[in-house]
Amino acid sequence: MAPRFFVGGNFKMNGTQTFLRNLIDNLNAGQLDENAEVVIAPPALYLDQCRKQARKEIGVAAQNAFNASSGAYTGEISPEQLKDLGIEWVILGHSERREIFKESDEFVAAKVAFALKSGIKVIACIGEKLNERESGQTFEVVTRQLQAIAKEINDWTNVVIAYEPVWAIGTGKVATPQQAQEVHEYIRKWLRENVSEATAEQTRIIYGGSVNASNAAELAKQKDVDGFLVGGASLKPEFVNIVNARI
Ligand SMILES: O=C(CO)COP(=O)(O)O
Repeated sequence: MAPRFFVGGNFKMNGTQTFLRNLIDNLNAGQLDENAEVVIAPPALYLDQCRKQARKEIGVAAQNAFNASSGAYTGEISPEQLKDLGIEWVILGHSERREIFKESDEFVAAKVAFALKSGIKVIACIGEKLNERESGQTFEVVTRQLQAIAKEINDWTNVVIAYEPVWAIGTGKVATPQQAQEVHEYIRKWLRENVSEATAEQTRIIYGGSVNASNAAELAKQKDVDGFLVGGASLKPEFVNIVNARI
């Protein structure tokens, strides 16, 4: 069975109480494809507000979580605390965390393993930078990032892999459907050869980077594109159209 289409909205460090209330009112009122799993990721401060307001079919994700349940980790939040608020998901390894906050492959992998062990599902982000693509290292980079995670976990059931080429994030320069398909196909093959056939078949591999209502349908037609992780456009009414890209 084909895995369920998945659309995440990564709000990044955007929004206020009022802005998010309006955004979620719009989502709650929207006709969302019942075959799509929708997960929104507001800033940590607003997780509680958004979880309480969003329809229960809409999942809520944190944008990060540390690999300890509690303790002296100023500024961090834990998977246990997410569970306490009824939050089901966390985004880990986003390129902005890797780049700006210097998160290593190993640190990301440790956080993925800890979140899963704590009962939080993970959207694990991977992807190459522009210079890496231009020098033909795309597969090498995603392999390295996947390998780090595979070293720490065996069971990928609660993992969604987000392929987000860094050059496409927030740039308006979306990967072509062929470019996305090529890397998604590679990731699935890697899972088949390095984890298992079942994991390769069942794991959602979603695309992120300048997805909008105009390009989503073509991307969604690709065989190995199982959904999206949307940044900028998830803050706009067009997010509903992206959720409905397959209908
Ligand atoms: O980083 C992203 C989602 O995590 C993509 O951001 P944009 O959709 O704004 O390019």
